[in-house]
Amino acid sequence: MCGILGIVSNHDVAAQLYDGLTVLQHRGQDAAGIATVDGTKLRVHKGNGLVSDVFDEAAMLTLQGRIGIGHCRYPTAGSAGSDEAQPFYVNSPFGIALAHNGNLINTDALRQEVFEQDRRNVNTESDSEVLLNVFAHELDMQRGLTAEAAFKAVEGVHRRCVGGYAVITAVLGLGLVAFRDPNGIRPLVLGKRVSDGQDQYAIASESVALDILGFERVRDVQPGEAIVVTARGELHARMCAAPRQHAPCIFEYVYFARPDSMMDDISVHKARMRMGQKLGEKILRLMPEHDIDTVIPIPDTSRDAALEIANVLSVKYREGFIKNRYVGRTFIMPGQGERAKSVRRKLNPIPLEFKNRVVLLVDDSIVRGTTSKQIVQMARDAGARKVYLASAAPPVRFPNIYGIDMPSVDELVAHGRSDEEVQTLLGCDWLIYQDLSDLEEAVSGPKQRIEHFDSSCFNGQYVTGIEPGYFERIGQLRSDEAKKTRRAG
Ligand SMILES: O=P(O)(O)OC[C@H]1O[C@H](OP(=O)(O)OP(=O)(O)O)[C@H](O)[C@@H]1O
Ligand SMILES: NC(=O)CC[C@H](N)C(=O)O
Ligand SMILES: [Mg+2]
Repeated sequence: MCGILGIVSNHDVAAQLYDGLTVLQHRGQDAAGIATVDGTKLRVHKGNGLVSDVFDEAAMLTLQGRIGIGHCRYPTAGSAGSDEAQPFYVNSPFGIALAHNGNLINTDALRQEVFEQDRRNVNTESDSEVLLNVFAHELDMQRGLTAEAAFKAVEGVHRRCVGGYAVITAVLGLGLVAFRDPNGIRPLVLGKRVSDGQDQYAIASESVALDILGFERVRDVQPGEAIVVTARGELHARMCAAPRQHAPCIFEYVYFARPDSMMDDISVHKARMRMGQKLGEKILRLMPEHDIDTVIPIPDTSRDAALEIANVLSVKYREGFIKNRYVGRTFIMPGQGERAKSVRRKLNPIPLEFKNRVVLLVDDSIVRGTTSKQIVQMARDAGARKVYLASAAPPVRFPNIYGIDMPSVDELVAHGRSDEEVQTLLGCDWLIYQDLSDLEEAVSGPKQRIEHFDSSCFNGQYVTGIEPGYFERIGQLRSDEAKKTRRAG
């Protein structure tokens, strides 16, 4: 789940892109990059690591220009190598840099098509580089370099690409071109500010990036829509695909997004509070005479939900685990060894909050079970009398293929297991999951404007359809085992 950001301004944008990327860092910790348009040159700097590792003063000084895009990466395709850091660049036509959040599911077929029909070379295993070449070819097929030409090119991308994609490109001689997949699986939001009497625009994965840069959130980019912001700051927008079911990824609200972001006009913070409300009510239904002394969140992401559960149950909410703020998110780390080690380094209990108590630990989701297994044991070691575990999301039983790297079902703790079996495996005294209908209601909220979600990792339904054999192929390519072998080789 990468973070992407694009800005058109009347001053140099690199410093703002840097600041914006630091608040999108939770979406990708493996690599970061910025590309700026400096007259007739595209300046690019990217590499592996956090935003603060990748850019030093010298690098920032090279990134001149009033138009630019940025990316922070959590790999879902290809390798984690620095050659697959983004933005990607092609020199023809015009010079284009691209930042992509999401995952294409027809990359193999497209790669062949791009090579054989479009006669373009793709140099890495990244799906995003394939996407860039499709866009470049489609733009090359148009006359001139106008917003109209860009819209036609995006139509071509939508015809050919399948999967989840939110994309921002910088096109030399035109400006920014951004677009969102026809199902709106991945998020993209538009912001505006007026400076020196001139309109300036930013487009980002999450509204939090707009907030800190002083842009007003105007609206979400619509599924299938493309936005062009010219170098002069003129905004053009057009639907570039026939309407399809809008199905935003529900996992954004469960885990990925920051709570202070608005996505598809829904507050992530409020969605998480409603998840807690619903789960609290379910706990009361199943265990009206519960013996829970304390509700304890597993920081960070579960806090909003945990607090609401405590309110519904009328029991104390306590921060029983302290998070080391210098350790990143464990779920998006690339290997299982690193993830497992990081949980203990990241979270440490305050024993007096556990001693002789019946505790309800709350997490936003249980995916591989890496976190919860260790946390349950830590709670026991800290003296808890009983350890219950609640997940604000339903069991994750199916792969995610649209931009979250969980393609291999064997790695999912709930795959092929009943809730009782998972409970035994995690070692807790009681395990309770949110129901999917409750989760979907919690996210769409009182307005209920979003009627469908991509909830595929919970229900196995894939809004784009799937080619036969896809899961087997992708499972082999992207399992932890396969990644380890690739790294060793
Ligand atoms: O079952 P698992 O495979 O362990 O995955 C789920 C856990 O991973 C995430 O936390 P993470 O540490 O990534 O980030 P957070 O600090 O935002 O909660 C998520 O919030 C769960 O705690
Ligand atoms: N998480 C993402 O959005 C990943 C983007 C792209 N598929 C990559 O692997 O670089
Ligand atoms: Mg967590």
